[in-house]
This record gives sequence, C-alpha cells and structure tokens, in this order.
Amino acid sequence: MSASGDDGAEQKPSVEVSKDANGLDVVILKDPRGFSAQVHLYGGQVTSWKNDRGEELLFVSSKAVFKPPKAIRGGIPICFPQFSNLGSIEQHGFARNKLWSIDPNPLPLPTNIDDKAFIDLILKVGDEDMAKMWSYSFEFRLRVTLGPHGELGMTARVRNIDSKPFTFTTAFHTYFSVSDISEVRIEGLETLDYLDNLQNRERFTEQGDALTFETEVDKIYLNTPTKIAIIDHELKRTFVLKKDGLPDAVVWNPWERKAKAMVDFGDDEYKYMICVEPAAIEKPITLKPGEEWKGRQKISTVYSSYHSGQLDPIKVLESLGSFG
Ligand SMILES: O=P(O)(O)OC[C@H]1O[C@@H](O)[C@H](O)[C@@H](O)[C@@H]1O
Repeated sequence: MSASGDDGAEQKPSVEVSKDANGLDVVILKDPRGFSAQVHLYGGQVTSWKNDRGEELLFVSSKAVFKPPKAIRGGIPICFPQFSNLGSIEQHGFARNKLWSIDPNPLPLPTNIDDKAFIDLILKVGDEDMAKMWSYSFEFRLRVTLGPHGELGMTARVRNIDSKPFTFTTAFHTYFSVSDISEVRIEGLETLDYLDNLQNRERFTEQGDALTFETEVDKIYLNTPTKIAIIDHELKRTFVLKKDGLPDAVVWNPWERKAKAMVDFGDDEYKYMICVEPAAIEKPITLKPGEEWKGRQKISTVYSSYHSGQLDPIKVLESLGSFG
C-alpha cells in the first residue's frame, strides 16, 4: 500500500540519515501519511515517534544529555547485556551508550516490508571498555520499522559469534509520553507476579485491578502476556504494546523524589511519562556459540472509539492483529 500526493504521484516511505542539533547521527523514518520516527546511532536508540498529526508519542526529557557517554534519557534505550544492576556490568549494560552502525549486511527482509520505512543497525563487540565489562564476541542487530498505520516495530537479534557460551538480560526501555500520570491505566499485568525493585526484588502478586499510579513504581512483572495496553484517559489514546521473546515487563515511574535526584530529568516530568519495558530478566538468555536469540516489540496507538469513557482494553487488545 502507498499513499498518493496532491499531484497523484505515489509516495513511498523514506529513510534519511541526518544529524541532530548536537551533531549526533540520526536516521529518520517517514511515512507519506505523516508518521515518523527518529533513531540515534548513539545507543541504537529510538528518540522520537510521531503520529500523523506530528504529535510526539515517546517521552524524552527536556534535560536529556545528547553527549556520549551519558545515555539519552527517554525514547527507547536498549538495556543489554544486563538489565539494571543485576550483574557486574554498568547499570542497564553498555548498548545504550555505544555508537551503533548501519548494518552493511542486514538479514533478509520479510516479503511484507514494502509498505514500511525501516533501518537495520548493528552493535558488535568493539572497544576495550566494552571488552573489559563483557569479553564475548557478539552481534546485536536491531531493525526499526515504521508501518503504514504509524506502528513502530523493533526486532532485536543477538548472535553468539564467540567460542564460548554467554548469558544476558535485556529490555526495550520504552518511555511513553502521557498527558498526566494520574490519567493512566495499564491493562494486561493485573494478577501477575512481580519482583519489586523498591523492596529488594521481593516477589509479590498484583491485585486484580488494572494498574493506576499514585506513587513511585519500579516492578518487574513476570511471564506477562504478549499484549499490554497503556490507556491515557485524558487524551483518549491507548498505546498497544505487543511483544515476542520478551516474557517480562518492567513498569517504572520515578515519581517526585527520585525525579528531583536525577540530573537529566525535570522535577515535574514524572507526570508526563511511564516506562513499560518488554524484557527478559527473570530467566536470563544463554546462547551457545553460533546461536541466535530474537526479541520483538511493536507499539501502536488506538485513538479511542471509547470517547464515551467506556474503555474496553480487551477489545483494544483483540483488535491488534499479528506482528506483520
Ligand atoms: O537511570 P537509569 O539507569 O536510566 O534507570 C532508570 C530506571 O530504569 C528502570 O528500568 C529500572 O527498573 C529502574 O530501577 C531505574 O531507576
């Protein structure tokens, strides 16, 4: 499918390599209907995702630092090969503060990619710093796609090209932009077990109700369903997150006190974001030499047919179709 311009000419999705205001390399994906996404090579990080009205859907802090080696606060950082401080590597691993490259040998494309703008990035073991923390040879390939309905897809493939096995944990640390955290509800995680990062990762079971937010939250939900809905009542907008190969889901909002303690995060900005992070944490992934792991997330928006306030997340989740 492709759109037609005013002159009737067919317009196609486009991909452009450019620089951001700070001189960092970015790849801009555009769909002729007006959807767009931006990916920084620094961190292999999606830093913008806009709908066809040009509205930003991801949260990026106004205080984010776009200067290596600090990771960019917002968008979709990639935690790899370690989530959080669950090991001896730096917090959330090194992938988010390394320079990725455009993949010169991307994997073959699925046949239905014609209507998508996409870019393939790669991170390989490289500099000494990385090797000091994790001395394995690997290839991390990331494909970012922008589909014809503005849906943002991310596929991660990690290949062991070493002679010994290695183990990692990982997450797509997705910062969603919301109107006001008090207007947000998450469906799909109720009744699940979680590890509470604020209580020594002790295991608890979530109540039967959808999640709402009144205080700091930092939880790792376990064995989560493949679809999660993040409902913004104020904007009548639902983010639908679909995932594959990533059984866990972290939900994080630093709330007021921690927000103030973060130098790259505005004091009030906790009100305008929620992180929902598809992840593989509880059961780390081990790859033998030559093996590959794949994990995907696809996020899309539903502008509610729920204007009456009768949000029905089950219908939202059912309306999603397949990964594509
Ligand atoms: O400040 P960082 O390293 O980007 O981490 C932000 C947060 O990321 C979340 O994924 C973690 O669960 C939190 O514990 C952490 O505070």
